[in-house]
Amino acid sequence: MNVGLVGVTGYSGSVLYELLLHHPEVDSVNLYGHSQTETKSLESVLPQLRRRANILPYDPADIMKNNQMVFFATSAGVTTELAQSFIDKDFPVIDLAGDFRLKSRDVYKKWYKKDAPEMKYLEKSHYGLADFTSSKGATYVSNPGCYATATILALAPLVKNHLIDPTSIVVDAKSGTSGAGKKLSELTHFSQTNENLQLYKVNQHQHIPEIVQQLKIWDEDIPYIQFTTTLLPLTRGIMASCYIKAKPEITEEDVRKSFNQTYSADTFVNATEGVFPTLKQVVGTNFCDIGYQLNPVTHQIVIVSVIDNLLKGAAGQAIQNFNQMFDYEPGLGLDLIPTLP
Ligand SMILES: NC(=O)C1=CN([C@@H]2O[C@H](COP(=O)(O)OP(=O)(O)OC[C@H]3O[C@@H](n4cnc5c(N)ncnc54)[C@H](OP(=O)(O)O)[C@@H]3O)[C@@H](O)[C@H]2O)C=CC1
Ligand SMILES: CC(=O)N[C@@H](CCC(=O)OP(=O)(O)O)C(=O)O
Repeated sequence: MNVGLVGVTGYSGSVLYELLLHHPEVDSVNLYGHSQTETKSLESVLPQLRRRANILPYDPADIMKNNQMVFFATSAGVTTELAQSFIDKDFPVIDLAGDFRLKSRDVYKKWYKKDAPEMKYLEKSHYGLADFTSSKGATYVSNPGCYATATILALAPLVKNHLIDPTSIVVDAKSGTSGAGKKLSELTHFSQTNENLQLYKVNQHQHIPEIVQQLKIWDEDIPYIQFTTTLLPLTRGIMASCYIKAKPEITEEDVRKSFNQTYSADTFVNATEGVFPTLKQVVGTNFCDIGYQLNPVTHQIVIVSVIDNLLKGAAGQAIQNFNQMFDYEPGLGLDLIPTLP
């Protein structure tokens, strides 16, 4: 099939382009930019890809005519406007941005400081948490956020099985700088990030409502989470360390069972008791590796999950959703090994 991609010049867009070029069901990837008139050669903006291709003018009618679906890997707020013509025609879209993830317009405005898409468009969006929902039959798939993916996958077994005190969830999440995209900022400036650790958006991170929205679907008693984000002096990778109070009667066996039942058949999520994962074992792949342990002294459960923010946290999960949407094998195009050594 032919697929369209808007945003190839961004970090997640370029990673997605590479995955699509190697996807066995994709015949051609057509690239689209901002301009409505100008065609640019890909080599002129991303010579390191060593590919002859053009970035075509942005024209929704042309995109729908020449492709069976389109991916948007554009900055926050862009698809709120650009997606409308596709949704009006029920043309399949997978959107990597946060615009359509939150079901409440007020909550979106509060956390993203932007106006949300109109309700009639928002209602068509399916939140594509690929390891728990299926995008089959959906026309607008909103791909989850990177921190949200790492955190929700870590918490899912305990929350779904009601094993924890719902007010006790504390998450200390850390990300490499590519999570911030390619634009320059003081926070991600080399001299500021290198050999440094910086907390940012404390209690204000836009993934807090996204995580709570999903956890509430599994346990409506979860009122909030305590969530902090730290910038790591690395390019890729997210580690989310979660600390939660187990309900008094919960045993190690209950915790183990919940993780085994949830993930034993999952292609991309691996959970192991007492073995805590490192970033390097997942960077370059679509895996989420999780380690967990109930501390018998404090009765706290510690869970650590790691992902590659640009793969499982963005382009890789988008391919999982693409495979579901078109009924392809779940792992198609995602046979990746970590960057070694
Ligand atoms: N980086 C990450 O780890 C993750 C990112 N995301 C989300 O994915 C999206 C892309 O992120 P990321 O790759 O980091 O961002 P980047 O800032 O690296 O890239 C943004 C891309 O969007 C394009 N763009 C911006 N405005 C428009 C427009 N009006 N029309 C067409 N194209 C436009 C840019 O084009 P140009 O180069 O011409 O400016 C660029 O290609 C964001 O919404 C982000 O929140 C989600 C999960 C993880
Ligand atoms: C390191 C870094 O800055 N990471 C970004 C990742 C969020 C992101 O990509 O968010 P949306 O998809 O929800 O817009 C952040 O913390 O905001």
